[in-house]
Amino acid sequence: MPLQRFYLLGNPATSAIGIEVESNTDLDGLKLLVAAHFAIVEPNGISFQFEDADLAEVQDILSAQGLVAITVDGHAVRDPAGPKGLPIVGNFFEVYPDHLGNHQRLFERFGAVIQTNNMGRVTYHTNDPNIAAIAFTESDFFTKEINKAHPLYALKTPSAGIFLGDTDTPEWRVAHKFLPPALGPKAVRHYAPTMQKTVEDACKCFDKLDEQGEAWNVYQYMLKLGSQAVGKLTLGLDFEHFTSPDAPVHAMVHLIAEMLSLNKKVTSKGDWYSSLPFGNPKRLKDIKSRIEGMVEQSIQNAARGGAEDLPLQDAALKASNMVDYAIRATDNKGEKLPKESLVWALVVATAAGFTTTSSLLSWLIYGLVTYPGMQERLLQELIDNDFNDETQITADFTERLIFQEKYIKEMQRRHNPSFQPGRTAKTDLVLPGGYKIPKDSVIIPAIHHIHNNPELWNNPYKFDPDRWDSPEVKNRHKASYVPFGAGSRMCIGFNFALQEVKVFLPKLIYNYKFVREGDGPIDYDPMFQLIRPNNLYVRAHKRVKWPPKSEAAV
Ligand code: HEM
Repeated sequence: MPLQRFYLLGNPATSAIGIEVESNTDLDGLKLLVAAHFAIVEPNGISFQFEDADLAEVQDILSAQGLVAITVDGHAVRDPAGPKGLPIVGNFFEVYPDHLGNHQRLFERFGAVIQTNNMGRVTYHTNDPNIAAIAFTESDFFTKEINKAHPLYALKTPSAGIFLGDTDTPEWRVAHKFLPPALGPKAVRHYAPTMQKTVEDACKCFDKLDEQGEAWNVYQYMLKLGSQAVGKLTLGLDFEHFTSPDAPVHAMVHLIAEMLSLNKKVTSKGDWYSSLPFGNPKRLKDIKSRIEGMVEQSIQNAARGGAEDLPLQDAALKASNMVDYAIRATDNKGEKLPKESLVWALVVATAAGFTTTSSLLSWLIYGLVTYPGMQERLLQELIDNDFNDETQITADFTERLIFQEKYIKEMQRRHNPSFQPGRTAKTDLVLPGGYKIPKDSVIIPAIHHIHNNPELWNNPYKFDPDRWDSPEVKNRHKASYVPFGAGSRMCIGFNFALQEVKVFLPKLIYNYKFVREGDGPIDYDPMFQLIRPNNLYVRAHKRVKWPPKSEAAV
């Protein structure tokens, strides 16, 4: 069998290795073989060179009298570039406080994969959908493994399985078997009436605020609204957020929000910081144990009801909330979600559920008061579909709201709450473009920067729901729009989230005309795990008049 020596152009020639090639191997076969030896993720991008000449025939490659160089997508392999950085802090001050704007600047300067060092923690980010899709796929190259370089490291909770645990664990497998059925499209449909009741209660408070002529902070009230719905439907808890306009935010919600904020603070400062036995790292640990105690209490309360066990899918359709589901659902072997997983899986579902939806709801209101014509078009669509105070909002009804659908999609493109899902390299590997990523390093498909990448989206900074009708958007790369992540670790709550906003929005839009209070720039908190508008205030004026049906709908 002929033996040829190859090396990656860009690496020293001394790194060359000999590969035996069967004599009948064709060019594609040779690329596959070479890709396997050098952990090149996409074999199609491989080309061969000898003494600066390109070789396209297997025979020429095998008969070259010396080392054959490999290029990837026409490039020598290279470390992803990034700013030089300062001693100790690295790029911290170049990334924060505006990590969205600054990462954008770094992508424009350094290309599709960038490298930053924040106080000793090296992270790779990409705004390329092809590379994002590779990272999101659980494979021989990448997995979700929350190691020290991962943005969720300070929150890692193996027993949760989902979100805060590694993929390659029994805990993830069991939680991933039990929880998704409770959040599937059919299951969440039966939550619609509770969602509607929640927003109706909230409207009573918005009415009072309007009567008092008061403006309100959008995120604070959307936090109350999002968590009220999620608390009911995951833990069976009534947080009593709308008993009056100034009802306090429940302690559980405060603690979860603080946990996420502390996590971002702790993980953005390097490994040494997270192991400090005082200050923020200590408070983070204390908060986690208080939350655990509260959820255990809800589980005990739900278990007192003593309802029958049911197979997964039936339980999903009958359970009154996710605690009720999780303690009743049995798999085909009659087994249940183990106790050790139950508490943290539910904490995670609750936290993941309300922090994200409350941010999205806030951006949806931001859009109403910022982008001209949106409120009017959304309201007109409701009128044209005979919406009124009595309408029971079902999935069948929301499916008819085509413009609302595009409005939500465009909002998740332009202002998605989640921005940094991380995936860990299982080996030293070479990505498309020739980017070298070392084993155990973390790459982040940077959702905001993929969604606002001018190479993928025409005029990306323009908020334009109608772009979703255009052929470019319809035929886009599958990973150019990933508000809920992708692959086996993508969001399991996306049906719930989308249904929730689709039930809430019609009620809010039909009842109120939203007007912004103040006109300064909108800030987001760079030290929070999610992107949310912090300082957005609105007045919600109760509507007393509605437009007539449009001619096309009559
Ligand atoms: C606008 C709303 C939401 C957004 C933008 C969002 C976004 C995401 C993203 C990007 C991930 C992937 C994280 C990763 O790759 O590491 C994720 C995972 C997850 N989400 Fe959501 N999410 C939302 C709502 C919800 C809701 C309502 C729930 C539950 C009720 C939920 C539960 C989860 C869980 C449990 C995971 C982890 C899945 C796993 O580890 O396998 N999410 N979400």
